[in-house]
Amino acid sequence: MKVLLVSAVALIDVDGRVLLAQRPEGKSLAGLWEFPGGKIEPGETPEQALIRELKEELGINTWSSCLAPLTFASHTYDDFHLLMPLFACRKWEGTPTSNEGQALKWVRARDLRDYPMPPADIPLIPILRDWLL
Ligand SMILES: Nc1nc2c([nH]c(=O)n2[C@@H]2O[C@H](COP(=O)(O)OP(=O)(O)OP(=O)(O)O)[C@@H](O)[C@H]2O)c(=O)[nH]1
Repeated sequence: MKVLLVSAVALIDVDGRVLLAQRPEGKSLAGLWEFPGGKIEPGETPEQALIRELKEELGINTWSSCLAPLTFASHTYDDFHLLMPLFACRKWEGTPTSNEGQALKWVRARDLRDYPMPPADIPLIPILRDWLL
C-alpha cells in the first residue's frame, strides 16, 4: 500500500481557537473539515510543504521556527495509507483568507468534535483539546 505523506497544521489564534477548512465539493471527503496543509512533494521537508501550502491556500506566511511538532495521524484509506504530521503554529504574517474556495472557521478546542472530519483526524481531536485546554 502506498504511504501518502501530507503535512498539516493547527493554526492557533490569540483566543486559542483553531482554524479548520472545509473540503470543497468535487474533492474526496467533500464537506468534511480538516487542518490546512497538503501533500509533501519530492524533495520537500514537511515544514517546507506546509509553508508552501499555507501561502497557496490561505495567503499567509510562516516560518519553520514557528512550526512545533504536535502529533501525527496514521490511517489506512481505501487506496493509500496516510501519514500526516500535525504541527501547531501561533505566529504567521497576514490574515488567512480562502484562496481555493474552501470555507474557513475558527473553532474553540471544546467545539472541535462538532465538526465532521476525515477519519484520519478523529484521534487528533482529543490530543489537540487536551493540549489547548
Ligand atoms: N490537509 C489535510 N489533508 C487531510 C487531512 N485529513 C486527511 O485525511 N487528509 C487527506 O490528506 C490528503 C491531503 O492532500 P491534499 O489536500 O493535497 O489533497 P487534495 O485535496 O488536493 O487532493 P485529493 O482530493 O486528490 O485527495 C487528502 O487525501 C485528504 O483527504 C487534514 O486534516 N488536512
